[in-house]
Amino acid sequence: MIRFKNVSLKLGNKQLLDQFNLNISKGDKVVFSAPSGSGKTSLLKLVLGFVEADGGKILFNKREVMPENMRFIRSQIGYLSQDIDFPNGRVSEVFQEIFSYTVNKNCHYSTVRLVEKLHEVQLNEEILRKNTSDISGGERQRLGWALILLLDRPVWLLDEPTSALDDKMKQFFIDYTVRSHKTVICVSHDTEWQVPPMKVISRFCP
Ligand SMILES: Nc1ncnc2c1ncn2[C@@H]1O[C@H](COP(=O)(O)OP(=O)(O)OP(=O)(O)O)[C@@H](O)[C@H]1O
Repeated sequence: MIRFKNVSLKLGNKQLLDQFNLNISKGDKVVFSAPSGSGKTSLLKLVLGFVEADGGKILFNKREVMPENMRFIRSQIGYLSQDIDFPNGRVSEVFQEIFSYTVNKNCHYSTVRLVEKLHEVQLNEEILRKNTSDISGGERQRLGWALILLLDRPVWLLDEPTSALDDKMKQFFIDYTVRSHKTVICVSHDTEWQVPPMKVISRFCP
């Protein structure tokens, strides 16, 4: 489903990847736990087309990651970034807007479904009236989870998705993810993610 084929990447003067190979099949779950600065976030950004490789190929469902395929590829991915950056505005309006995009039209979004998900991630619906700039880091992360649960896309790219959560919430999302049918690449230093069926990758360079 996602294939890195001899991928090389240099950022600044740092060679992060040198002929890197990895094959992720449908339903596979991978956790990148390599040291800080080794290129974990950059690997996710390569799949999303936010960063361009210096060599090699990245294939997503047999389509190469390149500008003409990005619309399709991104429509298949639920991305939870390290610093979830919601547009400015009331939470209810921001969600309304996200689900008005054509790409999300088949999500059957409604406020009732949003409130259900908010309860699932232990957020009170009062958050809907808050401005996205006024919510805490933990609330932001849980809102990010609510969003990718509602989007229900087949592939999840999760960048430190539990860094701002308490132990109980962290375990809830880990259990949810490992039991899901999603194809998952998770970047996390939390060792709790290193449980079957998550495949742990702790280095990218030989
Ligand atoms: N646009 C850029 N230009 C130059 N260097 C960059 C750029 N983006 C990232 N880097 C550098 O590339 C290296 C890898 O960054 P990346 O964020 O992928 O690492 P990481 O493994 O996810 O780190 P962490 O665990 O600390 O989040 C870092 O040294 C970073 O400073």
